[in-house]
Parts: sequence; structure tokens; C-alpha cells
Amino acid sequence: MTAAIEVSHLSFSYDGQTDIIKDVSFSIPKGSYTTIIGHNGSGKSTIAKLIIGLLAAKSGQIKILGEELTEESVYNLRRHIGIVFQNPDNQFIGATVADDIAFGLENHCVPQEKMQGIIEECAAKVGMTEFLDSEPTHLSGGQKQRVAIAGILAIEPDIIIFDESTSMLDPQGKASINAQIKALNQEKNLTILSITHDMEEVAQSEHVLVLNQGKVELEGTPAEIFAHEKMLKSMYLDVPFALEFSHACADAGIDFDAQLTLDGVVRALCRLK
Ligand SMILES: Nc1ncnc2c1ncn2[C@@H]1O[C@H](COP(=O)(O)OP(=O)(O)OP(=O)(O)O)[C@@H](O)[C@H]1O
Repeated sequence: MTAAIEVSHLSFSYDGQTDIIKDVSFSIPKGSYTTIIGHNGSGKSTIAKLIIGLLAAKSGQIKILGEELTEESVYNLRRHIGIVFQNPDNQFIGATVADDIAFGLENHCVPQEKMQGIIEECAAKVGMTEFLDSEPTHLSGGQKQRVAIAGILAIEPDIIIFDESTSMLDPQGKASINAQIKALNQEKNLTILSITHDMEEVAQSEHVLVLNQGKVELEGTPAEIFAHEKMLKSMYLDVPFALEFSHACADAGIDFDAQLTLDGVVRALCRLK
């Protein structure tokens, strides 16, 4: 099956000397929910920018939905792939929140009569209905992230990259957006690539890449990745709270299988009862 994103032997340097991305290869299956984790400066955002063609590789190849990313193909491929950055300030184009969400729809040639409904639906999904007439620049950081996410939810490209796009959201907002992302992936089969420091989000993904100093250090399911707890901690990474709790129970002599999610913990507690 054609991969959504295929990266082969990718290297990149900002200054033409030191490689920030070092011979990286990975494949992201169509319809999968992949997370990328790694310490600050490990190269996660740089990889995202390479994948959408904002930066040009020094060597190696990137294929999007089977087509090689080149100077010629980049504009066509961008119709299939959307990105939400951590700092959405540079992404706003419209004078109001509604205009901003409409901009992406116009670019995707969505008929005018359908636009208002989609704008309202997406603003509601991210809890921004009452701000539709507000100027994006007057919003808080978390509200700006919500609008940027609404903009991408509206156009539903085949592949969405979230680059720490919920980092400024309050815990409830983050949980709600994570649920929306999961639903998009499961119900509409969109391919999701999420760069995150949120281990609870990683636990709900299917496929994880761990980046360390510009290289893929580990790759696998969340269970496979979190089995390397010591290694993750040596890379300044965390594990989900549910796993810490499971270990604490096991250390206290309670017969408790390692769990990655709160649901798993509850089920394990019920079995004990
Ligand atoms: N425009 C730039 N010019 C030069 N060096 C850069 C530039 N952007 C990033 N870097 C460097 O490249 C390396 C990787 O940065 P990148 O932003 O990809 O890391 P990251 O894993 O996304 O980090 P974080 O978790 O902090 O967002 C860092 O050492 C950073 O200093």
C-alpha cells in the first residue's frame, strides 16, 4: 500500500555544515495516527518543515502519497497536506476569525453556500463560536491555536501535521482537541502526524517515532516505545501517568499489568476488585 509519507535517507543542515537531520528514514501509513516525540532541539519541527516543502533537503527523498516532493510538485502536494504550527501568529490571513477559516476553504474551492455552515461547525468544535467576528491578533495564544486548528479541520486535507499545536491550550481544551483529532483519524481516515510533548496523546496514537539529535532512535507502537522507559528518560522524555501509576502499584506488590491510559488503569482496578 502507498504510504502517506515516505522519508528516505533524509539529511538537512541550516548552515550547510552541521547536519540537524541525519540520514533519517521512516514511513507513515495512510490513515494512521503517528506521533513524533523528542527532546527540545532534536529536529522535530525541522522534519515537519521538510515534509511540507518549507525547507529543502540536503540529501534524501520525501514522497507524499507516492509522489516525490520536488520544487515542481510542492504546490500540488500542498493541497493534500496541512500543518498547524505551535505559534499560529504567522498563519493568520483573515481580518476576523471567520475570514481566516474561510480563507482555506476558498483555496480549496469550497462553494460559497457551503462555507458558512463549515465555518460555524469548525469554530464550535474548537470552542470559538463566540469569537467568529473577532480579530485573530486580539486573541490569546491558546485561542489562536484553536482558530488555526479550526482552519485545518475545515479543509480536511488527506494528511494533517500538528506541530505542538495544542501546547498553549488549557487541559480541557487539549483533551477536547485530542478527541477531535482522534475522531478525524478514525471516522474520516485522515492521516495524522502529531509532534507533541504530551505523553497522554502519544499513548492514544498508533505509531510513534522518537527523535534524538536528528536521528530516529526508536519507532513502534506506544506499548513498544514506553517499554524503553529508561532510554526515554535518558533522552529527557517522560512516560504517561498511567504507566508511572502501574509501576508504583507493581513496586508496592500489587498485581498490576503496565497500562498506558486512564481507561486501562480503571479496567485493571476493576479486575483486582
Ligand atoms: N532557522 C534556523 N536556523 C538555524 N538553526 C535552526 C533554525 N531552526 C532550528 N534550528 C536548530 O535546529 C535544531 C532543531 O530544531 P527544531 O526546531 O527542529 O527542534 P524541535 O525538536 O522541534 O524542538 P522543540 O521541541 O524545542 O520545538 C535546533 O538545534 C535548533 O537550534
